[in-house]
Amino acid sequence: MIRPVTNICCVGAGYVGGPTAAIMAYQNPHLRVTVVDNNEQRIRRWNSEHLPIYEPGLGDIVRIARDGSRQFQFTNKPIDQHQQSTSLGQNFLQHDEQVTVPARSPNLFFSTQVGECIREADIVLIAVNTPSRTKGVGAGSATNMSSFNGVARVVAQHARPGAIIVEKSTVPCMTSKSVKRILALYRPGIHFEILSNPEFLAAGSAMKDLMYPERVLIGSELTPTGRLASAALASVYAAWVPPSRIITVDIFSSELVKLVANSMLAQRVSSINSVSALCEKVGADIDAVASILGADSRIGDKFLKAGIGFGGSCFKKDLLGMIYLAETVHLPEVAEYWRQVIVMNEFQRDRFVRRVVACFDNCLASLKITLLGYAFKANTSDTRETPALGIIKMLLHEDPVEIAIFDPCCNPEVVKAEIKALIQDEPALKEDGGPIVVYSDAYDACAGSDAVLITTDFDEFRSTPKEGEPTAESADPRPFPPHLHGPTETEILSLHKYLLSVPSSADKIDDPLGRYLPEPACESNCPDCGLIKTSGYSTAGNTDENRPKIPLDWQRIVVDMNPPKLLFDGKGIIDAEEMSELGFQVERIGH
Ligand SMILES: NC(=O)c1ccc[n+]([C@@H]2O[C@H](COP(=O)([O-])OP(=O)(O)OC[C@H]3O[C@@H](n4cnc5c(N)ncnc54)[C@H](O)[C@@H]3O)[C@@H](O)[C@H]2O)c1
Ligand SMILES: O=c1ccn([C@@H]2O[C@H](COP(=O)(O)OP(=O)(O)O[C@H]3O[C@H](CO)[C@@H](O)[C@H](O)[C@H]3O)[C@@H](O)[C@H]2O)c(=O)[nH]1
Repeated sequence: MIRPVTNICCVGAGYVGGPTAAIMAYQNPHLRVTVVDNNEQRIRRWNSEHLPIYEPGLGDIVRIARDGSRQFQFTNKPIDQHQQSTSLGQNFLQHDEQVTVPARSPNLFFSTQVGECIREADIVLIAVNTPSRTKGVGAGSATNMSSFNGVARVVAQHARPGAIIVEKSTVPCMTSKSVKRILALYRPGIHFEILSNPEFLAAGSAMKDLMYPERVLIGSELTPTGRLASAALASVYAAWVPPSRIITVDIFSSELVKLVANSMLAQRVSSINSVSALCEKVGADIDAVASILGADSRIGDKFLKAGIGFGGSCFKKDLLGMIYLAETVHLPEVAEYWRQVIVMNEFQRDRFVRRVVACFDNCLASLKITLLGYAFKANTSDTRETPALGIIKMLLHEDPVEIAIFDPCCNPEVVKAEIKALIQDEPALKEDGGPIVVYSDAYDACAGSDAVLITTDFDEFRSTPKEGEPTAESADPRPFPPHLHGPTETEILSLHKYLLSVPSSADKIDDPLGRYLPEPACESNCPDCGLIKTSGYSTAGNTDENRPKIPLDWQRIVVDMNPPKLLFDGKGIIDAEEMSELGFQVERIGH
């Protein structure tokens, strides 16, 4: 029997578990949502003002769902109309234009009490890490399921009969079969429904992806109880996702499609990167080629940006998961096909470094090379599988006198610790006798440099501001249509975002609607407060998302560089002509 959903437990408080649970709680104030993790430090951070990960918009959601909110009022009239009516000296506001939103209680909790919270849940989401195996059977390609299976065993021991168990992590196809086996082993005779509900959010846009998903996928057994379980999970999403975007399917298809989606996205990046190599040989222009390709609606214009190759925690491991699956079901040609996507990715990154080295007649000795960007993509401090690290490793072999790194989002201390942990076969950091210096200022990082390499597509590095697509924030979302229960949480959030972007509400800084309650206070010896005091950064990086993104002053950079003042754009974000006029020798991928 499937119970009505009142309590959700999400195991894994990482990049997926934290934001997903936060949105579920935010959009369903009547549900109790608890995120559990065995990493005490992570949970302490989620319960404080120092969130462990940086995602634009995450703080706004956590503050309401975790801390609750005050009752507040707003005028259901766009600012222009409101201003017009008051400037005419008349108050045109009608009674029904004043909207009162009642206070809400906290319904998002973070805890280390894994078993206890699982026991109370109607739905248990498993959102733990599933990296590639580094040893044992399938090392190098199979998925390391130790965390996932470990949690499945804990769930099996504690879940209440009838609880719905959801694979939120990206898992190999047919994992639901082994979860079933684990459940049967620990709780023989008790029926649990297992669902697959893969996550498609991308780093840097996670909150937008979760708020406005293109699709929510739910895989279940196609039995009556399987369908009931699927409907129960769908009811949680239905609080904010239109029904047409909630897709239900059989469970193996759902598990497989997540791997295929990432593999196909990665394949597109490798395809355009292979074309960029051709462009460089024949003298064609990759930007023109990509834009013409993108104008064909059958091809589409997304994911056609050539660069230094894809990074991030998902693409490579999910491709490897596809490859391993194909090998285990004896389809070596299929495995080889997908393996080429990874081969091309590595070729592209290596090619980039070789071209830098060639610009200096194959000798970097006595030179200073600067990398702008360490995170694997813009708007994140996530550095997992970042292409920058592979570039640094290759540059180390060329013995430059300094490899300088600057990233506008990552905490320099965290970058240093990571480099120390990941590069062990030779001295890397300056303090260990190596050439790497991590800076907290872009101009210091570039001063006296012979070559500046753009390795992450941060807006701050663009020579001309990115053409803004109209965002949800750029227009006043009011008036909201009348709803029986007042404005929806999505509407309130869009108003909050809009008001943040309006200069007149700047005095209210992060809370233009006046709905926030105080955040939990830190202990006097809070290590994260200490880190901010000493370095200006939190562990999750430069997390003040409302800080203005000040574009780099490239003129200031060029005067402080050594000839040939090489600027190598690895992400296709600068205007080459403009930069050449400033005095840079410009090199670009695909040109
Ligand atoms: N990061 C992304 O952008 C993204 C997007 C879509 C899907 N995914 C998938 O989601 C899953 C989670 O990824 P992530 O990036 O959130 O990982 P993560 O490493 O950020 O978080 C995983 C969390 O699980 C916790 N954990 C591990 N074992 C545990 C256990 N036995 N008990 C309790 N907690 C445990 C860890 O402490 C960690 O906090 C992966 O399968 C990944 O492939 C990730
Ligand atoms: O045209 C492009 C697009 C992307 N990239 C690179 O590809 C990588 C991945 O980018 P992106 O997909 O935007 O970020 P991820 O956070 O890795 O998100 C992917 O991986 C997640 C984890 O599974 C999925 O949920 C998302 O749907 C999927 O987009 C980054 O290094 C990008 O710089 C390019 O080089 N060119």
